[in-house]
Amino acid sequence: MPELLKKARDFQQGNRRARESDWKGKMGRRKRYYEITIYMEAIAKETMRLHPAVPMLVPRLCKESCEVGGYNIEKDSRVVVNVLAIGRDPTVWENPNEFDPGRFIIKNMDIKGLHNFEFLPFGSGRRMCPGYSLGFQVILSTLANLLHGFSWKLPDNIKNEDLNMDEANGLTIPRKFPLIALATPRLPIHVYNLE
Ligand code: HEM
Repeated sequence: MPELLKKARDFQQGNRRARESDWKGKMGRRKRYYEITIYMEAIAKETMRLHPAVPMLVPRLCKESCEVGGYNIEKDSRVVVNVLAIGRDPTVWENPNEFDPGRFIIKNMDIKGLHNFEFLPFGSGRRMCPGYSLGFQVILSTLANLLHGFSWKLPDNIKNEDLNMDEANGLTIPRKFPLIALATPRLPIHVYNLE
């Protein structure tokens, strides 16, 4: 019997020893990779909960009269969904103004706007963001590269608690005050040579 097939059969039959010696090393590395990925995703989600890029989504026109949260909404009303307020709603989120990525590890919430209506960074329904998957992956890879390549700190005259995270108004919300952070390379210098 070819070696691989034997391993597969051992694996399937629950042969613990064969499984452990063959897979332990690989799974250890993979597990660590998954842990880091899951935490990075949690950081990205928590950032989008507190600071959604599109705070009011795209306006909708109500197709039929309905009642939402005790309010009557007439047919043909224009409706805006305030995801910024939903993301900070104290009846839904514990300590809503606190930046705590751990909440997305304790409770897995997806970004697809299908199940978790308390968290809609890419909207929901037929007009939700078609680029949500690409957008989310770009956030993750950008963040990963910035953390891998540099150590970050605030300038000495700004303390963590003084960092102003206020937003400006707009269809999309930029920071009200620019972020000033000091980046120190943490990899061998030739890695940064772009020529
Ligand atoms: C992190 C990145 C992104 C965020 C946070 C984001 C967020 C959003 C949000 C909240 C909406 C409104 C959805 C709604 O009203 O239900 C939207 C719409 C849209 N997004 Fe994105 N987006 C991102 C990246 C992208 C990318 C990469 C693309 C294209 C490749 C894209 C294309 C669009 C388009 C075409 C719409 C309008 C959809 C429609 O009205 O039918 N977005 N986006």
